Amino acid sequence: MANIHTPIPSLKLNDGTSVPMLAYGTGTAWFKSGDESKIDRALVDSIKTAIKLGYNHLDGAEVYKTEPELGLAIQESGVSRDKLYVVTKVNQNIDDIESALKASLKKLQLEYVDLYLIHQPFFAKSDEDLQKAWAVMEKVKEAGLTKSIGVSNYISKQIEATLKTAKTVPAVNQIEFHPYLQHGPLLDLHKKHGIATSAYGPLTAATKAKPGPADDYLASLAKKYAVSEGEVSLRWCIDQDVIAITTSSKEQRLSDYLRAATFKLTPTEIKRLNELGNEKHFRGFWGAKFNKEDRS
Ligand SMILES: NC(=O)C1=CN([C@@H]2O[C@H](COP(=O)(O)OP(=O)(O)OC[C@H]3O[C@@H](n4cnc5c(N)ncnc54)[C@H](O)[C@@H]3O)[C@@H](O)[C@H]2O)C=CC1
Ligand SMILES: O=CCc1c[nH]c2ccccc12
Repeated sequence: MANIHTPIPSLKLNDGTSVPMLAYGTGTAWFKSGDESKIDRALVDSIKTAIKLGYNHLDGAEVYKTEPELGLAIQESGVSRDKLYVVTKVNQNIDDIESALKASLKKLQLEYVDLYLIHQPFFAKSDEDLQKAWAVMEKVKEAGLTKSIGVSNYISKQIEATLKTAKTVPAVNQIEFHPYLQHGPLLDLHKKHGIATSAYGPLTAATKAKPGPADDYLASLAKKYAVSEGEVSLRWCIDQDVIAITTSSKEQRLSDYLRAATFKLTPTEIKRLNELGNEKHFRGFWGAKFNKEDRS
C-alpha cells in the first residue's frame, strides 16, 4: 500500500488561514446511532490509518457522535496538533453554541478546532435566527475556541441573510457537491463573498448516482490518468477550488483517494464533465429540505 508522495494541495480561506483540500470524514459510514461514550475502535483505527497515510484534514460533527473517536485517534497518532486541521459542527445544541463547542472540544481533547460550522440552517424560523446564531459563532472565534467559522447546507438566501448583519464573512459553506449537483448560482455567491466551498458526497457520480450521463466520460478520464473514477471525482473538486471530504473504512481506498493529489484535469475536461453532469440532478442527502431554487 503506497503512502502519499505528493502533498495534498491547500486553499487559502478569507480569514487568512489555509485548509488542506482533501479531508477524511467521520460521518456517513461512521455515524453512531447508539451510546456516544461507547468507543468504536474500528473508527479510531481508521482515523489513525488515514493520518498515517497523509490525511491531515479531519471532519467531525456533534451529531455524528464520533468526536470521542476523533479525539482519541488524534492523541494516539502522536501527530502534533498544529499539523492537523480539525473541523466540527454544531447541530442539536444550536441554541447554546458556546457550550456546544466547549463540549465538542472536551470530547476531541483539543483546545481549539480549526473550523467550526453551523451544520444546517433548518433550526432557523427566521433570518433573525440565522443572524443571532452567526453572532455567537463570531464570539467563539474571537474567544479563540476556533480559528475559522463557517456554515453547512446553506442555500443562497440563508447566506445572504447571514451576511446582512455579519461582522465576519463565513469562511466555508460545506455542501453536497458532485457533477450531478453543481449549485451554479450558489457557487457564484460563494465566489462573490470569498466563501470557500467544501464538498461532501464528492464520489456520488461514481458510486450512488449510477447509471448517469457522465459514466462513460468519468471512465475515460480514469483510464487516461490511471486512477479510479472516484479519484477523478475528487480531483474535479480540487481543480475547481473545492475542498473534497470523503471517507472509507478500507485502507486501500483511503490510500487510493490520495492519488487525487497526483494529477490535474484540464480546463476542457472539467468543462465537459460539468456539461454531462448538468444533464442529471441527483441529491443523496436532505432531499425534501431543499427546493428547486437551489438546482442548477
Ligand atoms: N455537512 C453535512 O451535512 C454532511 C457532511 N458529510 C461529511 O462528508 C464525509 C464524506 O461524505 P460521503 O457522502 O461519505 O462521501 P463520498 O461521496 O466520498 O462517499 C464515501 C463513501 O463511498 C464509498 N465508496 C467509495 N468507493 C466506492 C465504490 N467504488 N463503490 C461503492 N462505494 C464506494 C465509501 O466506502 C464511503 O462509504 C462524511 O463522513 C462527513 O464527514 C457527509 C454528509 C453530510
Ligand atoms: O452530516 C451529514 C448528515 C447528517 C445526518 N444527520 C444529521 C443531522 C443534522 C445535520 C446533518 C446530519
